[in-house]
Amino acid sequence: MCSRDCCSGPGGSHRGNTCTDKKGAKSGSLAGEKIIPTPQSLLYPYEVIEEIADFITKGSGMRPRIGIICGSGLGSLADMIQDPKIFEYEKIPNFPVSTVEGHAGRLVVGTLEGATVMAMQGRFHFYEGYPLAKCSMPVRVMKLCGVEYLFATNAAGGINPRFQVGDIMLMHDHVNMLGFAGNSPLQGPNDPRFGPRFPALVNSYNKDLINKAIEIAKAMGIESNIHVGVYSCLGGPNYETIAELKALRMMGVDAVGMSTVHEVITARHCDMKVFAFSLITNKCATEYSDKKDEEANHDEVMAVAKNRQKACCELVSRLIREIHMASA
Ligand SMILES: O=P(O)(O)O[C@H]1O[C@H](CO)[C@@H](O)[C@H]1O
Ligand code: HPA
Repeated sequence: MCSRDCCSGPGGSHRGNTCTDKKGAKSGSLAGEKIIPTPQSLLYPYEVIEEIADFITKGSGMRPRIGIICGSGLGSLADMIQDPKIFEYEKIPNFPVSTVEGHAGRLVVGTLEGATVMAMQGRFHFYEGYPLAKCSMPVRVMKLCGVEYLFATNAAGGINPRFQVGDIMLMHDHVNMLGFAGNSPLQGPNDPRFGPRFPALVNSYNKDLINKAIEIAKAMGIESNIHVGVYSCLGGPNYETIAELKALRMMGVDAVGMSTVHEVITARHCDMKVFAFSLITNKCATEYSDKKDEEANHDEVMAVAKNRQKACCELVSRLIREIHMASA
């Protein structure tokens, strides 16, 4: 495994003086001390994304319209897909592999409520060692497959004291902490075939879809478990300190996680409509305490996601049905 920027993390390796990714593509040299960094946006040029998209559309015989990214423990969203064509990440050319528990590592293409969809059952996180451009590369693959709508889901810690474990927060905005630190999936030369050099991110989260989701939640009788709020992505993999959580709360953040924001940035850059929600899997303590049960842990995150998967699945499938009916 390569831990350096030259071959972009897990899956890459060094053979002799040469740095090689898992498909054998040479992407840098270890000769002498000179390592030329690859700007993030050049890791996956348009043509490579196009090749991956062709592999998916030809292999599935479909051009999906809606893309779904399953959050930790929310892989069952992809299990709803009918007549699924399944692509293991390892078998997709130039695709990274999933390394986190609760992220199966496969792309599922098929239909859901009549709409053509593709779902990532397993996403890529920055803390796995992948640069952000690689984490969100599949969003561009979705775009070139024909996807117009991105549904991004995640497990998150609730910072807003009104949030309870098991609640769902519809994202209407985000605070990009990795961006504050100068990291972006769009870093490096811009390819205008994807989108503009300086994309605007106000109104990134589609208001119509948020309103429809609220109506659906009412019809499901779960409106008291639904909130609209602000998500923030930190780099992880450690959970946050109390001081960090206090600071995030003061900044207006309602829920915190380690994903989604770079995917949304990539989706908005290529003009996809975005719907995203956080399943609140734990309440974040914002006061100092010795209580062990107030510490976040991934087992709890997974257990809560499993418990609430039915509600999440229903919300997603009903919303997809509305999108499909509106365009039928
Ligand atoms: O954001 P998703 O992938 O749902 O996962 C969340 O859960 C993990 C921590 O328990 C982190 O990866 C965090 O980002
Ligand atoms: N913090 C960061 N990421 C998370 C959390 C959390 O409390 N819960 C689930 N993912």
